[in-house]
Amino acid sequence: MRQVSANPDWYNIKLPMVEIFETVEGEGTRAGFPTIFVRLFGCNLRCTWCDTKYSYPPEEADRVMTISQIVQEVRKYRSTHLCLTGGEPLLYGEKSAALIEALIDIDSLTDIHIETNGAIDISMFMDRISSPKVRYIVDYKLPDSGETDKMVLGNLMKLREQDELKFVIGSEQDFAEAVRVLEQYPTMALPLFSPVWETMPPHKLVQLMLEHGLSRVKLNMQLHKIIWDPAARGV
Ligand SMILES: Nc1nc2[nH]cc(C(=O)O)c2c(=O)[nH]1
Ligand code: SF4
Ligand SMILES: [Mg+2]
Repeated sequence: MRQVSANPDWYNIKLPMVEIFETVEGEGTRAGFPTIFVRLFGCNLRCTWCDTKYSYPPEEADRVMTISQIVQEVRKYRSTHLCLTGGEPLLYGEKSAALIEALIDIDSLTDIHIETNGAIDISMFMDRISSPKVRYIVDYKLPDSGETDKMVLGNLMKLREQDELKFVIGSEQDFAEAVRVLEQYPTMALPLFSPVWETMPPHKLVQLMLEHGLSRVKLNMQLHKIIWDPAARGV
């Protein structure tokens, strides 16, 4: 008798989770599109202005889920965009890659974008995962974050046209550093400048962009902080 094929390898891999929810994407080129968010627990950075401190210790993961359970949960929603975020969603190496592969297999999803913090080398993921559905949004942490020394500069030249390179800008010093990084490390990705909600009024960031003639850079406002309370979770 023929053996019934077993579950795929990734079926029982477990990951610590914060939340899975559906809302509109608040950032980047897909801002405004209905999007499913999968937020993993854990981060290797501690940015001063972090707005998701509930995604790493001393907070605890909401629950541990198998990739199979995550896929089941994602399938309940109708959005075709998915944002894999955290915390740091690539923190778990092979396990993170297996999750991405399982998400790629969901036919209804047309775009899977991964919000990664710039402190993880994305080479392994890029080499292993070739689906055109997958896009990387790499944060480049500037001095105000307190984590700029952890940036993996090699990531910048690996990014492709469909990827995004996000700079969260808290001060004029951060702005100057972002401009310097873009000059020194040419990238194919779309550069996004995002103001730190508390310390950089958006009009000031726009003024700086225009003064410096940054015609390739796109202003990135966090729509979800305008639509909902900036401290709200799951939106
Ligand atoms: N609406 C909405 N858009 C987002 N884009 C990136 C987010 C994140 O937390 O990574 C986020 C988020 O938390 N909410
Ligand atoms: S990388 Fe993201 S989740 Fe981690 S500390 Fe920085 S802002 Fe917070
Ligand atoms: Mg957020």
